[in-house]
Formats: sequence, structure tokens, C-alpha cells
Amino acid sequence: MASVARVDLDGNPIKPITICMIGAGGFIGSHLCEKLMSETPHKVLALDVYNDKIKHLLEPENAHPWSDRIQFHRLNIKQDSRLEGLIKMADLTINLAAICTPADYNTRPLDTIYSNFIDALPVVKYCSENNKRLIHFSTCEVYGKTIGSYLPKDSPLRQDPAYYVLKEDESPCIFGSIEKQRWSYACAKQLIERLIYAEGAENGLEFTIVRPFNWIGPRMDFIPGIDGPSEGVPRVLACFSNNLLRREPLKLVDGGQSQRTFVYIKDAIEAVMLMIENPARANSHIFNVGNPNNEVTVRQLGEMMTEVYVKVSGEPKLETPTIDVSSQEFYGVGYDDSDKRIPDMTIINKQLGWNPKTSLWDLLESTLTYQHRTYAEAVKKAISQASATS
Ligand SMILES: NC(=O)c1ccc[n+]([C@@H]2O[C@H](COP(=O)([O-])OP(=O)(O)OC[C@H]3O[C@@H](n4cnc5c(N)ncnc54)[C@H](O)[C@@H]3O)[C@@H](O)[C@H]2O)c1
Ligand SMILES: O=c1ccn([C@@H]2O[C@H](COP(=O)(O)OP(=O)(O)O[C@H]3OC[C@](O)(CO)[C@H]3O)[C@@H](O)[C@H]2O)c(=O)[nH]1
Repeated sequence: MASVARVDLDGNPIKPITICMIGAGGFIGSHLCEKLMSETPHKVLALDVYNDKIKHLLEPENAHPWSDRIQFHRLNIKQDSRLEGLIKMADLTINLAAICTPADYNTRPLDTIYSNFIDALPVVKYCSENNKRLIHFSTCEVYGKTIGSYLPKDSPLRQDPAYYVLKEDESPCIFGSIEKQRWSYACAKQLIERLIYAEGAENGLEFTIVRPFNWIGPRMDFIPGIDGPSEGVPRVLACFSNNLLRREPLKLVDGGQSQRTFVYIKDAIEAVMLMIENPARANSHIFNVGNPNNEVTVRQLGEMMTEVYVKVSGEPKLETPTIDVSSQEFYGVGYDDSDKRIPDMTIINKQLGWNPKTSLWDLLESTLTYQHRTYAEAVKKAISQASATS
């Protein structure tokens, strides 16, 4: 059946483009590559140091109808002479590359700052010098803490959205003090945003900046001791999944009182596709991409994940499903946290007409089904081997 001609939001035909995707082997990159290969005629130059999460897209020649549209280039953008040539070959560069797990920010602050600022500099330079469009992945963490978090605990103003809703072109960036090295990441992300914005203002760089608000789903991070280092500390979805798989209590840092909004990766990828295929509407904009309807405390997230896991695994929940731990014990010295992250959706609604669709319960059900199917046997084997050798 002839494929229907694809049009953008203004009814114009969408021409096939070549995308240089840096960090394509990661969580977001793997879902974006899947979408681009299965639903569009676009080509992808996939750059990363790893490709485990996109191997299924790269199978031998002719295994897929898209095998001539995706190329994997194993490279580290810190020092690789191929980078500029690959950017020049593409119409659009998407930069996802980062150290972006909070356990690293206060324990590896130099690596974190280099990864999120210094290493991104040549990408911005090559795009600007070669008149190539750039979509750069920043983070909701650039907002840091809410203004409301500095009000007295019992202040009624804390309930006023003006004190906690995060707006791309209005909200300040509020970080803790320098010895709170957790903020090394957010500050590096803020400075690269400012550099990109200045390249746009002074040299006409066509850019879009994305601020993801806790995107979660299959293939996020790793399960420690199974497909990542045993001592590794991934982001909360993988931490809690690991605890559930190992039938351990979930660890609630400082009582799990911080709040987050979570958006399903498949909803978020739709937003990125709209940015890719509607440059006139996306250029020069910063976009919050999140789901303000999915707000929970970390404790509530743990409770919900426990309920969902009982359903997908058939295993009863533990007598003690959660335990409180201090941030110093869990992350070490220099940790600090964002209190609340509610994205204002005005700009992305106006420019791209995007809204998230999936409830937190539904996204956790599909994600924990994936986690259980993918890891349960390997975890059981690891536990029995550990007990046999102890
Ligand atoms: N997932 C989220 O909810 C979220 C939230 C906020 C911001 N972000 C941002 O989105 C981007 C992608 O995040 P993700 O969740 O997919 O993370 P991820 O860690 O799964 O993916 C990042 C990828 O970049 C690659 N990479 C890192 N440094 C590199 C280098 N020097 N050279 C080549 N490749 C390199 C890694 O190998 C990895 O595959 C990051 O910039 C992150 O800061 C993500
Ligand atoms: O076992 C755990 C792990 C974490 N927590 C707490 O959960 C909150 C969320 O933590 P996490 O998912 O690791 O990351 P953050 O949301 O703090 O920051 C990320 O958001 C966006 C991004 O930029 C990239 O993904 C990254 O910086 C937090 O409060 C932890 O303390 C827990 O209680 N138990």
C-alpha cells in the first residue's frame, strides 16, 4: 500500500533528512532511533561509545527495511576527529550525550562538568560554523529548587503556582551552595544553554533546547550487578526496580519527600519528533517536556511501584516495603535535591500542540512488565550464585 505523504503541523510535506544523533545508544536515544526507523524516512548517524540498547536496530544487512538508513559510529566526542565531518554530513544534530545520573554529580563533579559543558562545546561550534540545526538536551534540573522552597514551611504562598510552576522563559535557576556539588550538573547544563542561546543571538545558530522532566520507561539505565556495575547507583526507576527484583526494601532518601513529575518515554518521544519535523515552530525555543498530571513524592512512587510489581510479578509485597536512608549515606557528601518539578506547558502546547497521554500507573505497569520479563531470571540466578559462594 502506498505510504501516505507525511506533513508537518502547518500542512507542508516533510522532506527526509539526515540526523547526527550523539548519545544515540542511551535510554532516550534508543527510543528515538526506534521511532525514526519505524515511522519516518529519515536517516540516522548514531554516535555513541556503546550500542547495546540499539543493537536490535543494527542487525546485519537487510535484516530490517531501514538497514540502509541507520549507521552506528562508535566514538567518544571528547576526542574524535570524525565528529565535525559527521555533523557536516547531517541536516540536524541532536546532542543527548551526558553523564546524567545524580549519584555521579557530587562524587565525580569534574567528569560531570566536563561531560555536560566542555564536551558539548565542539558540538555547538561545529553546528554554528557549518550552519547546521541543533537540538540540545538540557534538563529540568536547570531550574534547581523552587522559589517556594525558601518560604517558611507553613506559608500559604507555597500553594501559589507562581512559587513552584517552572516556566522556560521566566523561572530563575536556583541552586544550592558551591559545596553542594550535586549542582555541578545543573550548572554545567545551564551554562551550555546560555552558550547555545548566545550562538543563536550573535551568530544565527538554529537551535532548540529540550528540558526533560523525568522521562521513564524500558531501557532506562541499568540493573546493578546484571547489566551494570554492582556498585553503580542508577536513577530512581532502576534503583527501585532493582530493589523489587531482589525483594529488598526500597530506599527512600531523606524519607522520599521530594516531589517529581514523571512522563512516559513514548509520550516524550512524540514531542521530540514534533521538534524535529517542525523546525519553524521549534527553532529558538526552550521546551519543558513533562507530565504535570503525574506528580508524586518519591515515597508515593515507591508505594505505587510496589503495588504494580505485585500485579506484574505475582510476588507478594514485603512486610517492610521501604526504609528511610539519609542522602549522605546513599549519595555521599555534597548531595542536595530539587524539592518539586512542575513543568509549565504553555510554550510546548502553543508551538507544537503536544500533551502527554499516559498515566503514571499505566506507564509503570508497562515498564515494570518489561523489567520483570527482562531481568527476573538473571536476578534469581545472581542471588542463588551469591548464596552458594557465601
Ligand atoms: N531521561 C531523563 O529523564 C532526562 C532528564 C533530564 C535530562 N536528560 C538529558 O537527556 C540526555 C539523554 O539522557 P538519557 O536518559 O538518554 O541518558 P543515558 O545515559 O541513557 O544516555 C546518554 C548517552 O550518551 C552517551 N555518551 C555520554 N558521553 C559521551 C561521549 N563523550 N561520547 C559519546 N557518547 C557519550 C552515553 O554512552 C549514553 O549512551 C542527557 O543529556 C540528559 O542530561 C534526560
Ligand atoms: O533509590 C533511590 C533513588 C533515588 N531516590 C530519590 O528519588 C528522586 C529522583 O532521583 P533520580 O531519578 O535519581 O534523579 P533526579 O530526578 O533527582 O534527577 C534526574 O532528573 C533529571 C536528570 O537530569 C536526568 O535524568 C537527573 O538529574 C531523588 O529525590 C532521589 O533522592 C530515592 O529516594 N531512592
